[in-house]
Amino acid sequence: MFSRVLRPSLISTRNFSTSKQNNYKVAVCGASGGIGQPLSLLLKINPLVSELSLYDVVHTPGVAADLSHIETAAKVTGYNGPEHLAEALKCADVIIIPAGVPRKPGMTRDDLFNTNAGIVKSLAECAAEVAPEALIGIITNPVNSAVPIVCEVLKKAGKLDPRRVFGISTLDIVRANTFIAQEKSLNPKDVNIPVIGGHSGITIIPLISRATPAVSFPEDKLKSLTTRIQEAGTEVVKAKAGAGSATLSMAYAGARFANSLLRGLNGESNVIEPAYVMSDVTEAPYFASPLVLGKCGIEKNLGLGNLSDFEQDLLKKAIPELKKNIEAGVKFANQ
Ligand SMILES: NC(=O)C1=CN([C@@H]2O[C@H](COP(=O)(O)OP(=O)(O)OC[C@H]3O[C@@H](n4cnc5c(N)ncnc54)[C@H](O)[C@@H]3O)[C@@H](O)[C@H]2O)C=CC1
Ligand SMILES: O=C([O-])CC(=O)C(=O)O
Repeated sequence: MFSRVLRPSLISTRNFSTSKQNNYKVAVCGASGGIGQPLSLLLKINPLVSELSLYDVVHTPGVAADLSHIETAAKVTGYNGPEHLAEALKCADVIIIPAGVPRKPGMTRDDLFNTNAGIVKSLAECAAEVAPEALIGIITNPVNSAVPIVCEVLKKAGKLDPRRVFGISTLDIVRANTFIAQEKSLNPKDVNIPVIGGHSGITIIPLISRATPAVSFPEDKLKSLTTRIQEAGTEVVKAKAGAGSATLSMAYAGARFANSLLRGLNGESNVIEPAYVMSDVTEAPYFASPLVLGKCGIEKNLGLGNLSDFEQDLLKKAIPELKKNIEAGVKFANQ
């Protein structure tokens, strides 16, 4: 778990000595935003990062200057505007994308498609050219469509390696762990709930039957907890009342996921993290499931595993919605 890995490194950042291995360039696209800034902060204190490249269309020099004063090894550079994008992404090992507009109350994630699809497409076009080996993690919504857009762009450029493109659904797992821990009076760091499917509403499928430690709930409680996990993003959008969506918890989740990618790149074995990827485990061509991460990204897709009847039913409802979201992304990328 990220928490278990990050905490000791937070303590030891000053004593960290750069070895040849712990030497990765991470680029953040959308680095000046609500997610981008705290995410960049967490990456700056990650000892696996030697170079932090911050790209946005506004404010990047200031964010980079601010972060660069932190006493950790990662060298921080800010790149402002599309004319500097190629330089920002060049030879990146990992690219994390939280660029794009967030929801306001009353909007669905799909309502962001018209604005965000083009942003993600142009970032992917540049990544295909200057960082074809990078592991790309997409935070931008709608994630269910944004990942197919990036894959289609890479495919057109002849650069697609499906092991290297991820929709970051980690926040769904983080929330599931937190909510279940609260219900059972457990420490959230000891709880792990796999979440599969996609990243919006009914496509989010928490596998509470596979919780560690094992937990059980009466049927009505199981249903209400599942709905709360599926609608947790909307809970934050409503609470922020027009000021955007989850940023701080997403920065945590994004940093946890980036750290897992880096641990895999760094040769650590048994790094397992669910994400939304190109997939053949269901009839939807993209699907989130637990993955073993390694030096080339996905080493193994662990698939669905056993589902309870309740979870089978959730899966049945999610697939048509996922397919629709995926088709929209594929169509956009190819038009
Ligand atoms: N995957 C997930 O679980 C979550 C995804 N999100 C999504 O993350 C995205 C970002 O959210 P926030 O940070 O709150 O938004 P924000 O508006 O605070 O920040 C977005 C940043 O993207 C930048 N940007 C816009 N166009 C760009 C371009 N062409 N190139 C580079 N940067 C560009 C903006 O200048 C801004 O700094 C939204 O689409 C939101 O829905 C949010 C929470 C969770
Ligand atoms: O709900 C939103 O718009 C942002 C998001 O994806 C989340 O918080 O899960």
